Amino acid sequence: MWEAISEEKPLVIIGCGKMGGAMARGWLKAGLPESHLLVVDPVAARTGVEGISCSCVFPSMEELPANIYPSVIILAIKPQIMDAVLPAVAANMQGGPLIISVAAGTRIGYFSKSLGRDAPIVRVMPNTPASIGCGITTLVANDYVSESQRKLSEQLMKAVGKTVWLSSEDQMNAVTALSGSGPAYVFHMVEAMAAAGSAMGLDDELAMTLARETIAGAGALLSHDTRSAKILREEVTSPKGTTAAGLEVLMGADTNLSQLMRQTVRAAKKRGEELGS
Ligand SMILES: NC(=O)C1=CN([C@@H]2O[C@H](COP(=O)(O)OP(=O)(O)OC[C@H]3O[C@@H](n4cnc5c(N)ncnc54)[C@H](OP(=O)(O)O)[C@@H]3O)[C@@H](O)[C@H]2O)C=CC1
Ligand SMILES: O=C(O)[C@@H]1CCC=N1
Repeated sequence: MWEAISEEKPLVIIGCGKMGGAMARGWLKAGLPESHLLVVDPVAARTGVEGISCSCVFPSMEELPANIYPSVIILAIKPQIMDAVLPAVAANMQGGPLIISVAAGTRIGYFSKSLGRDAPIVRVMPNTPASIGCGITTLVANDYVSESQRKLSEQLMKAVGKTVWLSSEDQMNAVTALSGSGPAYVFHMVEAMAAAGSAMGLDDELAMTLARETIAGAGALLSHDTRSAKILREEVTSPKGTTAAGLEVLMGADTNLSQLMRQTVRAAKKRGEELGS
């Protein structure tokens, strides 16, 4: 899969924070030679970035080595600074790189305006479990992405987890609100369960260990057992037992997690729409 990427035609990641860093580490783990990866990030260039050698980190596009023609440019910066960064990307389009954006909200049409109407652009929405090869990424491409570039973008994202092509870019804000932001909802569930355990008299450390391992174990079971989440839930729930009593609250008619989750995902989707307007 890495044939399209070389020292002369590297993969360039712009922005190596939480998501860019997660993908970079995932690709290195999946076999991308470090000499084929260039990272542009002013802070990472000063402070270093976990798991990535400092020799491939540069503070700006202007300081990238001469005579390289990126095969892929990954935009992993905040949507809010895209305007400031795109002119330097536009100046590095010789060689016709594939542009892959992970930015929430930001539409393909916005990139085409700065990078050229016929620039090949794939918009993706990964999530941070990509750093251990367990992400899920949705993808959508514009008409200027060639078949081989489409394959390459899918292979890149498959190297860090599962992939799903969307039929329309209009689905992207809902996807972002569900699977892009989703890991944070689950991590908050760990916090909430641990706090509940502490409130029931367990010491904080024990409560956190139990909450964390319960969510991790349930996640691992979900990925190994193909039965539905409903069946896995029912297997825990003994008739008239403790789980049934707990779920009466969590799935109650008035206050329930489904309702709260709908509000949560709706708010995240709305924010995606705002970021793209
Ligand atoms: N975090 C997540 O789980 C996910 C994030 N995304 C998307 O990924 C993108 C990045 O988000 P995230 O990783 O969370 O944010 P981070 O702030 O962690 O990462 C962005 C990085 O870009 C750096 N940066 C700032 N200015 C420049 C510049 N001019 N050139 C290059 N790098 C620069 C930042 O440095 P500094 O810290 O100094 O600003 C930071 O290291 C966003 O568009 C977001 O929507 C998508 C899916 C999931
Ligand atoms: O919070 C955000 O805006 C980004 C996009 C999805 C996850 N993190």
